[in-house]
Amino acid sequence: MSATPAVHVAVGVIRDGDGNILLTRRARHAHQGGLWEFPGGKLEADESVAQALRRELREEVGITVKNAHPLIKINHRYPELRVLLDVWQVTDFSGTADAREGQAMRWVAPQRLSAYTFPAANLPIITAARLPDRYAILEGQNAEQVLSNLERIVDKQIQLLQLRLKTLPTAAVSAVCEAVLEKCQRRGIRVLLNSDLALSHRNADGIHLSSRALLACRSRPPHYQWVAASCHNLSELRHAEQIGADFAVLAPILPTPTHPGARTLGWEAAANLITRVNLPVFFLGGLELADMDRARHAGARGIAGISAFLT
Ligand SMILES: Nc1nc2c([nH]c(=O)n2[C@H]2C[C@H](O)[C@@H](COP(=O)(O)OP(=O)(O)OP(=O)(O)O)O2)c(=O)[nH]1
Ligand SMILES: [Mg+2]
Repeated sequence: MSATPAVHVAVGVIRDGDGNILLTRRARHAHQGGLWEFPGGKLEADESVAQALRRELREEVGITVKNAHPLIKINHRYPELRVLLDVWQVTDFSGTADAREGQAMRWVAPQRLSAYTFPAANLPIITAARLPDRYAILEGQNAEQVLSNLERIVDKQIQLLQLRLKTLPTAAVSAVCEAVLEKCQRRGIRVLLNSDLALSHRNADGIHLSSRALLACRSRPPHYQWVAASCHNLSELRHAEQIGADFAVLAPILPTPTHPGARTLGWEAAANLITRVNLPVFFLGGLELADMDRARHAGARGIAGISAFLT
Protein backbone atom coordinates (compact mmCIF):
# COMPACT_ATOMS: atom_id res chain seq x y z
CA MET A 1 0.00 0.00 0.00
CA SER A 2 1.34 3.43 -0.88
CA ALA A 3 1.65 5.58 2.20
CA THR A 4 1.77 9.20 1.09
CA PRO A 5 2.56 11.18 4.23
CA ALA A 6 -0.26 13.37 5.52
CA VAL A 7 -0.06 17.09 4.81
CA HIS A 8 0.84 18.65 8.16
CA VAL A 9 -1.20 21.80 8.82
CA ALA A 10 -0.94 24.30 11.69
CA VAL A 11 -4.40 25.61 12.57
CA GLY A 12 -5.32 28.39 15.02
CA VAL A 13 -8.47 28.60 17.12
CA ILE A 14 -8.00 32.29 17.90
CA ARG A 15 -9.99 33.80 20.77
CA ASP A 16 -10.63 37.45 21.46
CA GLY A 17 -11.16 38.91 24.95
CA ASP A 18 -14.87 37.95 24.88
CA GLY A 19 -14.16 34.31 23.96
CA ASN A 20 -15.28 34.73 20.33
CA ILE A 21 -13.42 32.67 17.72
CA LEU A 22 -12.03 33.89 14.40
CA LEU A 23 -13.29 32.20 11.22
CA THR A 24 -12.22 32.84 7.66
CA ARG A 25 -13.65 31.46 4.44
CA ARG A 26 -11.46 29.38 2.17
CA ALA A 27 -10.90 30.69 -1.33
CA ARG A 28 -13.29 29.14 -3.84
CA HIS A 29 -10.58 27.46 -5.94
CA ALA A 30 -8.67 26.01 -2.93
CA HIS A 31 -8.99 22.49 -1.50
CA GLN A 32 -12.27 22.51 0.51
CA GLY A 33 -12.94 25.85 -1.19
CA GLY A 34 -15.81 28.07 -0.08
CA LEU A 35 -16.06 26.45 3.35
CA TRP A 36 -15.36 28.23 6.64
CA GLU A 37 -12.12 27.39 8.42
CA PHE A 38 -9.90 28.28 11.31
CA PRO A 39 -6.98 30.22 9.83
CA GLY A 40 -3.74 28.31 9.27
CA GLY A 41 -1.72 26.51 6.69
CA LYS A 42 0.90 23.94 5.76
CA LEU A 43 4.18 23.59 7.63
CA GLU A 44 7.23 24.52 5.59
CA ALA A 45 10.40 22.39 5.70
CA ASP A 46 12.16 22.47 9.09
CA GLU A 47 9.38 24.49 10.70
CA SER A 48 7.83 23.55 14.06
CA VAL A 49 4.04 23.71 14.42
CA ALA A 50 4.35 26.79 16.66
CA GLN A 51 6.55 28.52 14.05
CA ALA A 52 4.18 27.66 11.21
CA LEU A 53 1.21 28.87 13.23
CA ARG A 54 2.92 32.18 13.90
CA ARG A 55 3.85 32.67 10.25
CA GLU A 56 0.47 31.59 8.83
CA LEU A 57 -1.55 33.77 11.21
CA ARG A 58 0.58 36.79 10.32
CA GLU A 59 0.17 36.08 6.60
CA GLU A 60 -3.54 35.27 6.61
CA VAL A 61 -5.03 37.49 9.35
CA GLY A 62 -2.23 39.87 10.31
CA ILE A 63 -1.94 38.99 14.01
CA THR A 64 1.15 38.08 16.06
CA VAL A 65 0.69 35.10 18.36
CA LYS A 66 1.71 35.86 21.94
CA ASN A 67 0.29 32.84 23.73
CA ALA A 68 -0.93 29.51 22.35
CA HIS A 69 -1.26 25.89 23.41
CA PRO A 70 -2.24 22.63 21.66
CA LEU A 71 -6.02 22.05 21.44
CA ILE A 72 -6.49 18.85 19.39
CA LYS A 73 -4.86 16.87 16.57
CA ILE A 74 -6.99 15.55 13.72
CA ASN A 75 -5.94 12.84 11.27
CA HIS A 76 -8.36 12.98 8.39
CA ARG A 77 -8.46 11.31 5.00
CA TYR A 78 -10.21 13.25 2.25
CA PRO A 79 -10.70 11.22 -0.96
CA GLU A 80 -7.84 13.18 -2.60
CA LEU A 81 -5.63 14.02 0.40
CA ARG A 82 -4.65 13.03 3.93
CA VAL A 83 -4.21 15.85 6.44
CA LEU A 84 -2.84 16.10 9.96
CA LEU A 85 -4.45 19.19 11.45
CA ASP A 86 -2.36 20.34 14.40
CA VAL A 87 -4.82 22.68 16.07
CA TRP A 88 -3.65 25.19 18.68
CA GLN A 89 -5.73 27.57 20.73
CA VAL A 90 -4.43 31.14 20.57
CA THR A 91 -5.29 32.85 23.84
CA ASP A 92 -3.30 36.07 23.35
CA PHE A 93 -2.10 37.99 20.31
CA SER A 94 -1.12 41.49 19.25
CA GLY A 95 -2.48 43.39 16.29
CA THR A 96 -6.02 43.58 14.93
CA ALA A 97 -7.31 40.68 12.87
CA ASP A 98 -7.58 41.68 9.24
CA ALA A 99 -8.38 39.47 6.23
CA ARG A 100 -5.01 39.81 4.46
CA GLU A 101 -5.95 37.58 1.55
CA GLY A 102 -9.29 39.24 0.83
CA GLN A 103 -11.15 36.29 2.39
CA ALA A 104 -14.43 36.63 4.33
CA MET A 105 -13.71 36.83 8.07
CA ARG A 106 -15.87 36.76 11.22
CA TRP A 107 -15.61 36.59 15.00
CA VAL A 108 -18.12 33.97 16.15
CA ALA A 109 -19.34 32.91 19.63
CA PRO A 110 -18.41 29.24 20.33
CA GLN A 111 -22.07 28.17 20.61
CA ARG A 112 -22.74 29.67 17.15
CA LEU A 113 -19.99 27.69 15.36
CA SER A 114 -22.39 24.93 14.33
CA ALA A 115 -24.24 27.43 12.11
CA TYR A 116 -21.20 27.52 9.75
CA THR A 117 -20.21 24.93 7.15
CA PHE A 118 -16.67 23.60 7.68
CA PRO A 119 -14.57 20.89 6.02
CA ALA A 120 -15.54 17.39 7.21
CA ALA A 121 -12.41 17.10 9.37
CA ASN A 122 -13.46 20.01 11.58
CA LEU A 123 -16.28 18.61 13.71
CA PRO A 124 -14.08 17.49 16.66
CA ILE A 125 -12.23 20.84 16.49
CA ILE A 126 -15.52 22.66 16.97
CA THR A 127 -16.42 20.41 19.89
CA ALA A 128 -12.98 20.92 21.45
CA ALA A 129 -13.37 24.69 21.08
CA ARG A 130 -16.71 24.56 22.91
CA LEU A 131 -15.24 22.62 25.84
CA PRO A 132 -13.38 24.16 28.78
CA ASP A 133 -10.05 22.63 29.83
CA ARG A 134 -11.34 21.36 33.21
CA TYR A 135 -13.98 18.66 33.71
CA ALA A 136 -14.92 18.23 37.36
CA ILE A 137 -16.39 14.99 38.69
CA LEU A 138 -18.72 15.58 41.62
CA GLU A 139 -18.84 12.97 44.37
CA GLY A 140 -19.51 12.80 48.11
CA GLN A 141 -20.33 10.41 50.97
CA ASN A 142 -23.53 12.28 51.84
CA ALA A 143 -25.67 15.17 50.62
CA GLU A 144 -23.82 17.83 52.65
CA GLN A 145 -20.47 16.73 51.33
CA VAL A 146 -21.64 16.74 47.71
CA LEU A 147 -23.04 20.24 48.09
CA SER A 148 -19.96 21.58 49.87
CA ASN A 149 -17.76 20.03 47.17
CA LEU A 150 -19.96 21.78 44.61
CA GLU A 151 -19.34 25.12 46.36
CA ARG A 152 -15.59 24.57 46.11
CA ILE A 153 -15.86 23.62 42.45
CA VAL A 154 -17.97 26.71 41.70
CA ASP A 155 -15.25 28.83 43.35
CA LYS A 156 -12.74 27.38 40.89
CA GLN A 157 -14.76 28.74 37.92
CA ILE A 158 -15.52 25.25 36.63
CA GLN A 159 -17.93 25.29 33.66
CA LEU A 160 -18.36 21.56 33.01
CA LEU A 161 -19.24 18.92 35.56
CA GLN A 162 -20.05 15.21 35.73
CA LEU A 163 -22.43 14.21 38.48
CA ARG A 164 -21.20 10.74 39.40
CA LEU A 165 -22.36 10.13 43.01
CA LYS A 166 -20.97 6.60 43.18
CA THR A 167 -20.20 6.99 46.89
CA LEU A 168 -23.58 8.50 47.83
CA PRO A 169 -26.28 6.25 49.35
CA THR A 170 -28.84 5.45 46.62
CA ALA A 171 -31.76 6.87 48.60
CA ALA A 172 -30.13 10.32 48.60
CA VAL A 173 -29.29 10.46 44.87
CA SER A 174 -32.47 11.91 43.42
CA ALA A 175 -32.74 14.88 45.81
CA VAL A 176 -29.03 15.70 45.58
CA CYS A 177 -29.23 15.57 41.83
CA GLU A 178 -32.11 18.07 41.77
CA ALA A 179 -30.22 20.43 44.09
CA VAL A 180 -27.01 20.23 42.03
CA LEU A 181 -28.80 20.75 38.73
CA GLU A 182 -30.68 23.74 40.07
CA LYS A 183 -27.55 25.40 41.37
CA CYS A 184 -25.52 24.67 38.23
CA GLN A 185 -28.23 25.94 35.94
CA ARG A 186 -28.23 29.27 37.76
CA ARG A 187 -24.43 29.49 37.37
CA GLY A 188 -24.33 28.42 33.73
CA ILE A 189 -22.39 25.24 34.59
CA ARG A 190 -23.05 22.37 32.18
CA VAL A 191 -23.89 19.09 33.96
CA LEU A 192 -23.56 15.58 32.54
CA LEU A 193 -25.24 12.78 34.53
CA ASN A 194 -23.28 9.56 34.89
CA SER A 195 -25.15 6.72 33.17
CA ASP A 196 -24.99 4.61 36.36
CA LEU A 197 -27.32 7.10 38.05
CA ALA A 198 -30.03 5.89 35.66
CA LEU A 199 -31.86 9.21 36.03
CA SER A 200 -33.87 10.92 33.36
CA HIS A 201 -32.01 13.56 31.40
CA ARG A 202 -34.57 16.25 32.23
CA ASN A 203 -32.69 19.49 33.02
CA ALA A 204 -29.26 17.96 32.50
CA ASP A 205 -26.98 19.02 29.66
CA GLY A 206 -25.91 15.52 28.79
CA ILE A 207 -24.91 12.00 29.76
CA HIS A 208 -21.53 10.60 30.77
CA LEU A 209 -21.36 6.92 29.80
CA SER A 210 -19.44 4.51 32.01
CA SER A 211 -17.14 2.33 29.89
CA ARG A 212 -19.64 -0.54 30.29
CA ALA A 213 -22.53 1.65 29.13
CA LEU A 214 -20.38 2.93 26.26
CA LEU A 215 -19.65 -0.57 24.97
CA ALA A 216 -23.36 -1.40 25.14
CA CYS A 217 -24.17 1.51 22.79
CA ARG A 218 -24.35 0.84 19.05
CA SER A 219 -25.02 4.50 18.31
CA ARG A 220 -25.01 7.84 20.09
CA PRO A 221 -27.72 7.98 22.76
CA PRO A 222 -30.37 10.32 21.34
CA HIS A 223 -31.81 13.48 22.92
CA TYR A 224 -28.65 14.56 24.73
CA GLN A 225 -26.88 17.77 23.91
CA TRP A 226 -23.59 16.36 25.24
CA VAL A 227 -22.45 12.72 25.27
CA ALA A 228 -19.17 11.80 26.99
CA ALA A 229 -17.61 8.44 27.84
CA SER A 230 -15.12 6.89 30.27
CA CYS A 231 -12.32 5.05 28.47
CA HIS A 232 -9.30 3.05 29.60
CA ASN A 233 -7.83 1.73 26.34
CA LEU A 234 -7.81 2.11 22.58
CA SER A 235 -10.85 -0.04 21.85
CA GLU A 236 -13.01 2.04 24.22
CA LEU A 237 -11.70 5.29 22.72
CA ARG A 238 -12.45 4.00 19.22
CA HIS A 239 -15.93 2.94 20.29
CA ALA A 240 -16.57 6.42 21.72
CA GLU A 241 -15.43 7.95 18.44
CA GLN A 242 -17.52 5.55 16.39
CA ILE A 243 -20.81 6.21 18.18
CA GLY A 244 -20.21 9.96 17.85
CA ALA A 245 -19.52 10.81 21.50
CA ASP A 246 -18.48 14.43 21.91
CA PHE A 247 -15.51 13.69 24.15
CA ALA A 248 -13.85 11.02 26.28
CA VAL A 249 -12.11 10.76 29.63
CA LEU A 250 -9.03 8.54 29.61
CA ALA A 251 -7.95 6.98 32.95
CA PRO A 252 -6.01 6.26 35.02
CA ILE A 253 -2.99 8.28 33.94
CA LEU A 254 -1.11 8.25 37.29
CA PRO A 255 -1.60 6.35 40.59
CA THR A 256 -4.30 7.70 42.91
CA PRO A 257 -4.94 7.04 46.61
CA THR A 258 -8.53 6.02 45.74
CA HIS A 259 -7.34 3.12 43.51
CA PRO A 260 -4.15 1.82 45.17
CA GLY A 261 -2.24 -0.70 43.07
CA ALA A 262 -4.37 -0.10 39.95
CA ARG A 263 -2.56 -0.31 36.61
CA THR A 264 -1.87 3.13 35.24
CA LEU A 265 -1.28 4.25 31.65
CA GLY A 266 1.44 6.79 32.30
CA TRP A 267 1.98 9.94 30.24
CA GLU A 268 3.57 8.33 27.22
CA ALA A 269 1.03 5.56 26.59
CA ALA A 270 -1.83 8.01 27.17
CA ALA A 271 -0.33 10.45 24.65
CA ASN A 272 0.04 7.63 22.11
CA LEU A 273 -3.55 6.47 22.53
CA ILE A 274 -4.90 9.96 21.87
CA THR A 275 -3.14 10.16 18.51
CA ARG A 276 -5.25 7.21 17.31
CA VAL A 277 -8.64 8.95 17.62
CA ASN A 278 -10.13 12.27 16.49
CA LEU A 279 -11.80 13.07 19.78
CA PRO A 280 -11.25 15.63 22.54
CA VAL A 281 -9.91 13.63 25.52
CA PHE A 282 -9.53 14.64 29.16
CA PHE A 283 -6.88 12.92 31.28
CA LEU A 284 -8.01 11.58 34.67
CA GLY A 285 -6.20 10.01 37.59
CA GLY A 286 -3.59 11.40 39.93
CA LEU A 287 -3.37 14.77 38.16
CA GLU A 288 -3.44 18.29 39.53
CA LEU A 289 -4.20 21.62 37.87
CA ALA A 290 -0.44 22.17 37.71
CA ASP A 291 -0.29 19.29 35.18
CA MET A 292 -2.49 21.17 32.67
CA ASP A 293 0.31 22.29 30.40
CA ARG A 294 1.86 18.84 30.29
CA ALA A 295 -1.55 17.25 29.58
CA ARG A 296 -2.20 19.68 26.69
CA HIS A 297 1.18 19.01 25.15
CA ALA A 298 0.47 15.29 25.44
CA GLY A 299 -2.61 15.90 23.26
CA ALA A 300 -5.31 16.08 25.94
CA ARG A 301 -8.07 18.70 25.82
CA GLY A 302 -7.54 19.14 29.55
CA ILE A 303 -7.81 17.51 32.95
CA ALA A 304 -10.71 15.74 34.64
CA GLY A 305 -10.70 15.17 38.37
CA ILE A 306 -12.57 14.50 41.56
CA SER A 307 -10.12 15.94 44.07
CA ALA A 308 -8.01 17.97 41.60
CA PHE A 309 -10.45 20.89 41.81
CA LEU A 310 -11.25 20.71 45.52
CA THR A 311 -8.03 22.01 47.02
N1 LIG B 1 -6.32 26.20 7.63
C1 LIG B 1 -7.19 25.21 7.74
N2 LIG B 1 -7.09 24.12 6.93
C2 LIG B 1 -8.02 23.15 7.07
C3 LIG B 1 -9.05 23.23 8.04
N3 LIG B 1 -9.80 22.09 7.93
C4 LIG B 1 -9.28 21.33 6.95
O1 LIG B 1 -9.68 20.24 6.59
N4 LIG B 1 -8.18 21.97 6.41
C5 LIG B 1 -7.39 21.42 5.30
C6 LIG B 1 -7.65 22.12 4.00
C7 LIG B 1 -6.31 22.04 3.30
O2 LIG B 1 -6.22 20.79 2.63
C8 LIG B 1 -5.31 22.05 4.45
C9 LIG B 1 -4.80 23.44 4.80
O3 LIG B 1 -4.18 24.01 3.79
P1 LIG B 1 -4.19 25.57 3.47
O4 LIG B 1 -4.85 25.73 2.15
O5 LIG B 1 -4.74 26.38 4.60
O6 LIG B 1 -2.65 25.78 3.38
P2 LIG B 1 -1.87 27.15 3.17
O7 LIG B 1 -2.53 28.22 4.00
O8 LIG B 1 -0.44 26.82 3.41
O9 LIG B 1 -2.21 27.54 1.67
P3 LIG B 1 -1.37 27.45 0.32
O10 LIG B 1 -0.07 28.14 0.59
O11 LIG B 1 -1.26 26.00 0.01
O12 LIG B 1 -2.27 28.18 -0.63
O13 LIG B 1 -6.00 21.57 5.59
C10 LIG B 1 -9.15 24.38 8.87
O14 LIG B 1 -10.02 24.53 9.72
N5 LIG B 1 -8.19 25.34 8.67
MG1 LIG C 1 -4.42 28.51 4.86
